[in-house]
Amino acid sequence: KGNGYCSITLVLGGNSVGRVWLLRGLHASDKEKPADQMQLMSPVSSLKDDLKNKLFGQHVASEIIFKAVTGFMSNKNPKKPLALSLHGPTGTGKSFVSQLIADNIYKKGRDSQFVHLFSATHHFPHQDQTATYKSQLQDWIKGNVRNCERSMFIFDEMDKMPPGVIDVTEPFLDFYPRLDGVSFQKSIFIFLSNAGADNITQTALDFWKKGRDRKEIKLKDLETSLSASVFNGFFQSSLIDCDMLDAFIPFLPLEYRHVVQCVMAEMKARGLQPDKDEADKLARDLVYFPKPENVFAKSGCKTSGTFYLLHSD
Ligand SMILES: Nc1ncnc2c1ncn2[C@@H]1O[C@H](COP(=O)(O)OP(=O)(O)OP(=O)(O)O)[C@@H](O)[C@H]1O
Repeated sequence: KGNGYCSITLVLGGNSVGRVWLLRGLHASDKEKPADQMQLMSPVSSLKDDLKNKLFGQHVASEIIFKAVTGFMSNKNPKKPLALSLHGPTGTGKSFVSQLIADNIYKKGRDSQFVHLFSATHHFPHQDQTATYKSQLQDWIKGNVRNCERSMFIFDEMDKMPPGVIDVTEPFLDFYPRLDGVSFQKSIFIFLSNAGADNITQTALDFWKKGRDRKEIKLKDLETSLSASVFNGFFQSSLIDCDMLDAFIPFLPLEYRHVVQCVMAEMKARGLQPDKDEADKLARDLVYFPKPENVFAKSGCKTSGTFYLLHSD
């Protein structure tokens, strides 16, 4: 206190990496007030463009995310924070889209000090320290939102979180949440997990087998897959019972052509001329399933960037 840091240091014992990381969001900048870091205009058109041009093969997720985020951001006085739960196979763009959302809300985008990434296995590795973790997490969220009410929290690997820990977020996600004088109505909470991946993949495969265009897949086709994963132990959390999450968003498994798009995008991002032949070569090196059809990339686009780097080295 008094030097720009909140006094949360005391409650964060143990893992020093986690401690430094958790504190990152608690530093109140000397130069910029939180409000100065927000985009002045609403993210409507730029988010739409980013979802259309940068996120491949996820038409269902794109549509829900666009509506949810722009609706929330254009509301000057939302009744509750935005809470989104993103589900699907590995490497299909869940973390990536969270970053795109941040890029369209904060001036410093994903690097803003008000965007907080949290990884369950990294920060809460011991399943038997639930009580400590609960208290740390609650204080951490409160401290960050006290610093900036438009804070954004991204919780990765939700399915690996020690049971019950995430329930501490419940009071923050409610309608008109206010704790210890801090209001949480304008914050965004994004939960990422692989829960439901198998069911979502099965639905996408059924469409493929029937020769139907992937774009015909609608949210309602995936709802059964999602609810099975959500209610059969997803988070094992009271967030579900209490209806605190605003949307469950399915991510589809990616096909060969999407991997090629990812590699081309990666080349462009690195200031290189996108090379289709090279991208094809890299995409062909990945593993596809199920056999023998080889429809979906086993790790989505996750390794395409690394492959490219290895190659260019
Ligand atoms: N649908 C997509 N469109 C564009 N790029 C993608 C897509 N999916 C993945 N990528 C690329 O692959 C990288 C890894 O994907 P990302 O980390 O978002 O996967 P994830 O779904 O969060 O996986 P996990 O469940 O393993 O955490 C991204 O940074 C991005 O470069």
